[in-house]
Amino acid sequence: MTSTFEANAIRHFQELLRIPTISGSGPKGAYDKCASWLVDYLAGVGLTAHVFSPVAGKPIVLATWAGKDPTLPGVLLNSHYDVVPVMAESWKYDPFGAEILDNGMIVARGTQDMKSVCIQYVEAVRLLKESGFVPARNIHICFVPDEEIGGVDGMGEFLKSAEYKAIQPLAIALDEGLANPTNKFTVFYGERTPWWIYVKATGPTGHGSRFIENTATSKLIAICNKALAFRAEQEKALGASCGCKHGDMKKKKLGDVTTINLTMLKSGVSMDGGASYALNVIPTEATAGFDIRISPNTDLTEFQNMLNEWCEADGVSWSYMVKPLHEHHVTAVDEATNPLCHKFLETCKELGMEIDLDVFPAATDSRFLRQLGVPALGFSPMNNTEVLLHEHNEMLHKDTFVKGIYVYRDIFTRLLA
Ligand SMILES: CSCC[C@H](NC=O)C(=O)O
Ligand SMILES: [Zn+2]
Ligand SMILES: [Zn+2]
Repeated sequence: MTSTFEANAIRHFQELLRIPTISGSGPKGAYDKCASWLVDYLAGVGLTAHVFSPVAGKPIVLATWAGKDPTLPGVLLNSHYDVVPVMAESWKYDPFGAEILDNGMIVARGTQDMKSVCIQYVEAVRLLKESGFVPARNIHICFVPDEEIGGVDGMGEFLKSAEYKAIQPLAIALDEGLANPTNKFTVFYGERTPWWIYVKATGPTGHGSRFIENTATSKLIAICNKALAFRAEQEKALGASCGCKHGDMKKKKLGDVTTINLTMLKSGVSMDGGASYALNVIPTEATAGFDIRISPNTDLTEFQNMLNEWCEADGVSWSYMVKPLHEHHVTAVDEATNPLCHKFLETCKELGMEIDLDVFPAATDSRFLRQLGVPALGFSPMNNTEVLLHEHNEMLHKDTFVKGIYVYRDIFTRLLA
């Protein structure tokens, strides 16, 4: 039986899902609409939100629930409110309709990534407030845009703001995680470092019927082949024993290996305004783009040296598409270093939740926080749930969504007492 509280929480979730906050600024002012919806929503639980836009049209929403001792390091509950685009023709349902299917699934872009968490934080606070609970320390709830396109104008700007300075110091930040298809929940203590790079090769032109030496495309293909060989090696390592003290019990997961994927290839001498190519002319330039995710187990300088070696031929160079991080930043979860992170995991255990402690395979806003030394854990309370983020027909069961609220409530009750 769904209680009134649960029905209202689901309704709020649907309302948020119906705002099409596709990254960038969203269609037709969706970001602004979302920010004002969040302000009203937070007001409904007695929290006064502050909205500020370091970059025009990209509002950040921040609210604080004052703790008993505001001088103690605070807690940041972060979520991004933007979502990735949809290919609507491939969806069986309206991606921004938030329809509830007969089997209880709520379907919409953002159900898993991560509007569920946006609502679950606030509903957990609602329950705690209604029960008379007052947290020991300040709890800051923050909603940021643009995570899906790198976070520079969202979390990046937030961390430079006076508003962020005003909430220092922080004992722990929580941000998104991933669904776990088993009965376990996953907590992420780090993530792979993303490097997006272009490799550009140049070479001579000539007639397409001859054996021209050192062409741009042949040089580029040689590098692509090296990248594919490296990729195959890493894929082989995936699922192998990680060689640690856990022996075969702990197999390498995606976060423990490095992936490199060729996601762009460009060359050719175009004609007719780009409609076709002169296939009998050797192009003088060829470019490839790679999405690389470097595991904390891989040394970044060594990796960079490998890229330099791959690209040592004349006329070949590589560059970053986005300014990268040159150091891995992971959050220690031992009691001495980060007591609240340790307590978070202990609390989960006490609540009977089985936890996988992993490295997040992609990138989240947590990397910016960790870079500044803020202990951050990635956690989205969705177990027994297929991972559907960024996919067509992204969905989440309404019962899983509601259970997640109680999971946060129970964790916060113990963590923040
Ligand atoms: C390099 S920033 C990209 C951020 C994005 N985050 C979630 O999917 C990702 O591709 O991992
Ligand atoms: Zn996300
Ligand atoms: Zn995402």
